Amino acid sequence: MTNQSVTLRLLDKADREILKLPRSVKGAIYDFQHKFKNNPGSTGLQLKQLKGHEKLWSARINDEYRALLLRLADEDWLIVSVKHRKDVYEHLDRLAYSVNRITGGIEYVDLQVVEESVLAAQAASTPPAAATATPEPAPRAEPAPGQAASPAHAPLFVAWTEQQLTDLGVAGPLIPVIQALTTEDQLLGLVDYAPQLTGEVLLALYDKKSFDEVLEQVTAPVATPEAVDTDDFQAAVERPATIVTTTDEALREALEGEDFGRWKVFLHPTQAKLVNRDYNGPARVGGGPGTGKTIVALHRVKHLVEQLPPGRDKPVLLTTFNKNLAADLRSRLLALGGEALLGRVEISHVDQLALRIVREAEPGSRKQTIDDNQAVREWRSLLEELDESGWDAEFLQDEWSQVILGQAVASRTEYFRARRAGRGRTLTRAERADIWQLAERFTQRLDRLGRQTWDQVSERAARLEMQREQRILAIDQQREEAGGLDNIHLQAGSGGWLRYRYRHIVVDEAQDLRPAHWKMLRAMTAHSRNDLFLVGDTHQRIYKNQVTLGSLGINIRGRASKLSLSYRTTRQILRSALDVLSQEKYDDLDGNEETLAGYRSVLSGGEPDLHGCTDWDAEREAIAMLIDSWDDIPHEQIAICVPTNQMASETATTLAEHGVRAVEIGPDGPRGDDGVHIGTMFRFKGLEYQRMIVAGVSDGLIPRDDVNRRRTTDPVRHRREVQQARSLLFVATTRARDSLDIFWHGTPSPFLAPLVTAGR
Ligand SMILES: Nc1ncnc2c1ncn2[C@@H]1O[C@H](COP(=O)(O)OP(=O)(O)OP(=O)(O)O)[C@@H](O)[C@H]1O
Repeated sequence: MTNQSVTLRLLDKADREILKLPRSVKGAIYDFQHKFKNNPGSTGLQLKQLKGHEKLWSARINDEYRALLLRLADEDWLIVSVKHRKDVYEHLDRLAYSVNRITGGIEYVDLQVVEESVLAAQAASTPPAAATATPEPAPRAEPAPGQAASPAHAPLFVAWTEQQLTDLGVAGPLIPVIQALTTEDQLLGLVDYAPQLTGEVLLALYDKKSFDEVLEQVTAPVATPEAVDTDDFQAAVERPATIVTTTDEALREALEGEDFGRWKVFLHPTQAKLVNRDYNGPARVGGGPGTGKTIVALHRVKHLVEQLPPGRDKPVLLTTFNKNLAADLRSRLLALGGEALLGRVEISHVDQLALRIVREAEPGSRKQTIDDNQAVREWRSLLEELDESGWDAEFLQDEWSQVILGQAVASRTEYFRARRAGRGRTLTRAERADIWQLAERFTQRLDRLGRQTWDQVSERAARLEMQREQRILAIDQQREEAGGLDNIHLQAGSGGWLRYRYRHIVVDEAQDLRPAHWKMLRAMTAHSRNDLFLVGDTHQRIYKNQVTLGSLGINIRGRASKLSLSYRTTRQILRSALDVLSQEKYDDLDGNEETLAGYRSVLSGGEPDLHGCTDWDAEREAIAMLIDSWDDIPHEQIAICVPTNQMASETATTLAEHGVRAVEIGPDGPRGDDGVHIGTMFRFKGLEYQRMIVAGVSDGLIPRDDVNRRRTTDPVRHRREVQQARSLLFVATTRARDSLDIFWHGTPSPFLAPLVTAGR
């Protein structure tokens, strides 16, 4: 054996075995992999083929432990397991490895371990022989709803034939074990151990999905399009379905301890496909909360940077909705690829980017930029000054930002003709004239005060960038006409260089960007391969910015995909969160409908706890008591989400009375680390916590009473605001990793009806 270019990889799940080992053994594994790559044949490693196995070998890690490796090709090895020496040679016939016919990925199972750990719970009540007994042929193809959750001791998967399970991609060697499972605990034990797809399929069936639904939602997205040669392990290891890590760096990552960031090294096959695909234009990734959209965005950035020619510039833009999220992206990108990766990427949130563009064009201007709430207050002051009581300040702010600014309406005549789709009440010509005049006064007032809104900034930035693009295109055309075809653009008149600002743009939290942001981003990169990559979930849209990307020059048709496996939330929490959304309809950012069909989790935990209280004081006391009872949970892993700022402050005061420190989450994120995080629902975008408390979920607070009052006066706005309120609650509930507690006082919010009825 040569000592040149030996590839050593680690199969996912093997890393979990490694994590459970004592620290000293982990260190030994790290040394082992170095030695192995240097020379697998060195005597100290005692590399030997296992009896009866064509591809399986063992090698010495230290006196006690052995690595089990699949030899994929001469110099290509895959660690599939790390075992104690005494357990390796005893049951060699129980070790199984194969290439899955559906996914084309490599799967490894140790039936001895599965039966000992998974079916052990059954031993007391069921003869162990059942574990390997050939299952009875299933009487029919599909179970009636509810049948999967069988009574105690009846096999859980009796309704599906071996063929059906195989067609869904379940690992063949595990089928006899699966058909012997009788309890949920056993199933969860198996899911933890089994190859990824097997676990997902079994839980989906158990959660009462039909065969066809599982085939479509779980199996098809990871099925390989080409015919699978089940003997070709080298081809198999390259497929996304084989979840492996290769490099030193990644292996070290995987060896580094409990919370080691599996996201950096083991992508789900559906995630990996999206990260590495070559797109002939803008692409969009949707998917429910916690499905790893941000993780995909980060890996996508890394992938794009890896394709760049060497350089010191930053041709990739990674952008998101606000400062806090941008800071989080920066630290995660640093964790993923270090300074070298960060050095090629510009990370800014969209408003910051827009402000920079505007300041670049108006270097002298130092206007103060105000948010929507401040803008509404300015409208109120204007209306008071004018003694004008016929208009509502919020309505005017929306009309101005969404219709006048949103459509770049430049004159009164244009405003008379402007489309007001989705704005609710219709306006007469006289009313439009009135609003136009007020809008003019409003902008003059802002100018006079040296203020501007974020809407104005993004509109201005979009206009500037679009003009810039026009200049680039004009120069391009001149060059082409002159016969020169390089892609560097000479800025007309100035003698400087003018080119597109970025080669690739990656956007997180895409659902909340304003139309003007999209126009600006579109103009910042040429229409070319892999130009824009957007991730977002419209079910989590918590602002008013609904867009149709196609109409903004961003054509994602045929390049939209969806992630559906939650890595954050348990099945129980996910189910309750989906109940909150009810039958509400959501768009796909491009004028069509998007659903969360297939959204699922393989994590399991308790059902969310519901707590009805008599009044707000009692609710806060109950929250404080609950937190007191969690004495083993670090406080920064606990968050409380409430409907208003005042409720956030009051909750913090109550906690302080109980000796619990609270940290408020401001617009720029948590103001400190040390304490329970408290914030309004708007603040929780993109965050996650081990224990989540959503409080004040009372009728009249969620949605607010004033939203309810609009049911008859302005039904369109009412609908939109109810949807937004549902999304806020959906976002809040899906921040939970392990547990969710929902509190209310008085009557619970109508959004909780399905949970309360189901007794969840
Ligand atoms: N392949 C993976 N392996 C391990 N963990 C993962 C993987 N993908 C995502 N995660 C974890 O799942 C959690 C959610 O991921 P992420 O924040 O990317 O989801 P998201 O879809 O952007 O969520 P949201 O829409 O709620 O913002 C994170 O803790 C992340 O580290």
